[in-house]
Amino acid sequence: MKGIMLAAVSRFKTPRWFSSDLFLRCFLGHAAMRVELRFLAVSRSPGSALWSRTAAGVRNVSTSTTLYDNSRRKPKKREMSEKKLTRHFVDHRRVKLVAGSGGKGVCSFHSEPRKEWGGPDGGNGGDGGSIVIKADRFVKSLAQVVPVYKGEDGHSGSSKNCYGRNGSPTYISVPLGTVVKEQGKIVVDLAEHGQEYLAVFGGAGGKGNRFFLSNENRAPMTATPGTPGEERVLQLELRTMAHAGLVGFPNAGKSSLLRAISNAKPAVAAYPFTTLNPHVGIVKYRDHEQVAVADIPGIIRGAHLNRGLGISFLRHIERCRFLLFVLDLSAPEPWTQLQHLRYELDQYEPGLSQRPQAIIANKMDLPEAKEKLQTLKNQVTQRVIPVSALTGHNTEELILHLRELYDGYLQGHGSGTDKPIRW
Ligand SMILES: Nc1nc2c(ncn2[C@@H]2O[C@H](COP(=O)(O)OP(=O)(O)OP(=O)(O)O)[C@@H](O)[C@H]2O)c(=O)[nH]1
Ligand SMILES: [Mg+2]
Repeated sequence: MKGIMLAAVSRFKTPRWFSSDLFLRCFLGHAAMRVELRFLAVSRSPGSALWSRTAAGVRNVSTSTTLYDNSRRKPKKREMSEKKLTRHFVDHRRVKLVAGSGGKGVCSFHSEPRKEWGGPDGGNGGDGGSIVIKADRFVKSLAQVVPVYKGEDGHSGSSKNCYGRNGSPTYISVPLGTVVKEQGKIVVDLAEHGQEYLAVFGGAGGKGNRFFLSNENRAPMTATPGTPGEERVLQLELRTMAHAGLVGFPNAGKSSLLRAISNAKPAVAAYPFTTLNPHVGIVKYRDHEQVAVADIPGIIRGAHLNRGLGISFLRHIERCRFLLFVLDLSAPEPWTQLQHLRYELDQYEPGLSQRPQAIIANKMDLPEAKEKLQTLKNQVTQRVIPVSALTGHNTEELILHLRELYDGYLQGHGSGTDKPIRW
């Protein structure tokens, strides 16, 4: 050991070793590189036991250079858990909007040497800033919307006929598919990128005394204050916009199915109400057409009476152009699930369950599923697509049928303005 250490020291002093170290430092481009001398010494003696370790590539050299860091693959962003997502995903907000007040008009008189009667020169105040709600496709939830917005006030006028500056408008960015309501009534539906709704007008600026100059009154002393801005309380509601919505009881396998047919990765677990927020996945076709499919949290009997996760998620279904009813074939009577789902949808909005639809019989890999499928087919008139989200069996038929529904929808409404967004 002593010999090895001595060898290391003697090697350390040789100019050849020194120059190679310099080269290494230059190559990595940073001075913060630590080379463990002792190991280097050992690895350099060919007879040592550690030689083979070095040759195998396990190098006890610790580096901390920017170059090295950049060359390493950055770790993938971790998926957000459903619980965290619920905290971040906000789909309704109540906001109070107060537009900016108008600036004050000013009372002043022109003052200049040898100009005794300069006359009134008080300028008007600027208008208050309005508040505009704007749809932005880069915004994904209403989480950043705060409860109260106050517009910028207009600036006061000043002497020499100077008008005050108008308050700048305040923009509230909301996701596409935000519905603005006032006292329960829909005011506007912001469905397109860049669509704006001027929610509250700013107050008008006050008048300066110059405004009141007339032949009857050559020296008006009147100047008015600006009017206060408009005030409104609005509800913002986000409705997921997708072409197809997966509707089913908890645990039916909706999230598993979305995972199987699209790029989305919603959480899957063997307990009800795993999904707490809608997830949207994209099904891509060879001709570059994309169909957005939304996984909607499970619905139970009495959802319209706010049971389970309540009606808050039924509104997301409202925005889907066609429905995919997912039935759990491990349930004793899967066809009753269909009746209950339809009933809940109709209770929320009459006729909602009549949208173009497909019935998906999930969990076909289970042994008793085949018999139940036959009974289900006898009970319903619509097409039933048997699949297994777990094994991926027959998902192609579902993907093809989805495209048929989508093409049918485009033929009917393609040119309309209510086209779902391209995700
Ligand atoms: N055997 C079998 N199990 C499945 C299949 N699809 C889903 N499952 C299982 O069913 C359970 C529920 O699946 P999820 O996809 O979370 O169901 P969900 O409908 O999204 O449930 P909620 O989010 O609670 O509404 C999980 O344990 C899945 O592994 C299938 O095709 N076959
Ligand atoms: Mg789920």
